[in-house]
Amino acid sequence: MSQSHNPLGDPNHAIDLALFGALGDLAIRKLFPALYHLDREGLMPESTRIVGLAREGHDTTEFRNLVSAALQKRLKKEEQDKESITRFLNRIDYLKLDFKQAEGFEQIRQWREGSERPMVVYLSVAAAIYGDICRNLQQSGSLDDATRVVVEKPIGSDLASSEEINDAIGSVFPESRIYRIDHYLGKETVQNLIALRFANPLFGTQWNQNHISHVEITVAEKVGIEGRWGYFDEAGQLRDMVQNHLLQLLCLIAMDPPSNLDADAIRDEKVKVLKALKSFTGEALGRDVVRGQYTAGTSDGQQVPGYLEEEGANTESQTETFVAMKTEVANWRWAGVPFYLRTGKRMPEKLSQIVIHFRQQPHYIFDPDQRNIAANKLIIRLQPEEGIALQVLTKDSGLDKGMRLRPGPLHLDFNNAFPTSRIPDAYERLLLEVMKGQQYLFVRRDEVEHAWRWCDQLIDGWKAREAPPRRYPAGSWGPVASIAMITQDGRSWYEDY
Ligand SMILES: NC(=O)C1=CN([C@@H]2O[C@H](COP(=O)(O)OP(=O)(O)OC[C@H]3O[C@@H](n4cnc5c(N)ncnc54)[C@H](OP(=O)(O)O)[C@@H]3O)[C@@H](O)[C@H]2O)C=CC1
Ligand SMILES: O=C1O[C@H](COP(=O)(O)O)[C@@H](O)[C@H](O)[C@H]1O
Repeated sequence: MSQSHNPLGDPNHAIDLALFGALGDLAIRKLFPALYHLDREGLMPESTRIVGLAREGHDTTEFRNLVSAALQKRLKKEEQDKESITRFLNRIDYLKLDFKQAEGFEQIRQWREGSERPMVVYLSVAAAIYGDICRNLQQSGSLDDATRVVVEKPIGSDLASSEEINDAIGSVFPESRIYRIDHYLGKETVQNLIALRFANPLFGTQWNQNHISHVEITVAEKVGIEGRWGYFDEAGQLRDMVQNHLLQLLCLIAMDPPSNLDADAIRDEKVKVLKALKSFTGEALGRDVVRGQYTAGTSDGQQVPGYLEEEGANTESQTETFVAMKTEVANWRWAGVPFYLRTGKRMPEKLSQIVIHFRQQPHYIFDPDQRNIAANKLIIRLQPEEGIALQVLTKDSGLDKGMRLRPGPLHLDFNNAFPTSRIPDAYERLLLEVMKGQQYLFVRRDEVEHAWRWCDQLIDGWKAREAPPRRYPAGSWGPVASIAMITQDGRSWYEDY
């Protein structure tokens, strides 16, 4: 992370942003609100311009009205001020384009005529058409040596398809100008993992198999598939969440300290972790991995349909909406330390958290009945209620308690600790880093490919076993087998905070 000395909002960070897929779900729900926030907070240089590209026939005024309506729907009342909204909308143009056809791409070159700002091309479309867009941009003469490209996940559906897509992007853009998004890397607490681990000697010395007994990573979602059957049923939870977000979290927890904060120093360390991940042999696949699919149940007290009853569903689908697994990073730092991962849709609550369980004292002198609570835990809450809690043991107070232990948190709640600062959405941070031309929060090609290699052996193993996903009712924490998987090691998923 070579820090720029320019203040944020520096005119040097002005860009021309070409947003492909500007009427899609991601653009409307996340990207335009994030761009608006950057503008409102004075982080978007005055000359920055945005062009939305999609195939519907709108003119710029109609498109601005659509964006305005989307902002009103998604922003909190206190975040909507007329002046900021007007300034933001005035930056936006719209061009109608079929991304797969070369004709029409010259409109982008014309839109930029006379501009000296670098162009950022944001591909908020399915990865299968990244190659077409890159080629058409090149052939139309819209690119120059400063153009950056931002691509969304998942890149492909396995190693082979991701290599093909990365080759297609790479034939037009060098790696130093490719920004592969994993939006979890833009979340405030995820970035805090780097600060927590490498700025605090207290943890630095303890961060290994001598002191840590096991690690849990939970990314639970309350929502189902949100009308995205077509995409999700092809992908499943392993490709949608584990291949990218969960493995990135695991890397940040498990990696060795980088020699500095430059993008490649961090990414080199993450790749070492991905290479060291144990693969699952036939027997381990059945024992250490649980696939699940939700059935009808309740969410927030309301009846909700099962996965196979979702709109557009194929009722035979065996796609997983839940995965839990026990894996290991096979190196000196982590040998013998299980990493328990779980992620699923239609869980009882939205909860992303990492729990580091430290080992017990080598010699225990307190009440034998309390032995199972006698260890420290570091709980890193990514969302909601971002914060970090270190669970320590103290003596229970009171004359009649003797030397009874009581676990309690030393708690840093970000909203309370830093009440004046709004916790920005991940996309705000990532878009800002793209504007500044900094890559440390983006994923390098070899990371994507090592992650796929590891997921592919799981997918192949599942195919060979032909075992259907285990059912779990919507609103539960997943199949019973995922609880059994951890309890048979004498442990349990941590659900308090
Ligand atoms: N939505 C989300 O929450 C997340 C999405 N992503 C990734 O972001 C990317 C975008 O996802 P999402 O917004 O959900 O997808 P959508 O399908 O909602 O949006 C894609 C947009 O691109 C347009 N488009 C597709 N093909 C063409 C074409 N040939 N010519 C012109 N326009 C075209 C679509 O238009 P039309 O409607 O006319 O087809 C639509 O406006 C994907 O890579 C996805 O994996 C990643 C994380 C989360
Ligand atoms: O990438 C994705 O992430 C979202 C969950 O993101 P979060 O920031 O809300 O935790 C998930 O719903 C979606 O299926 C997936 O594509």
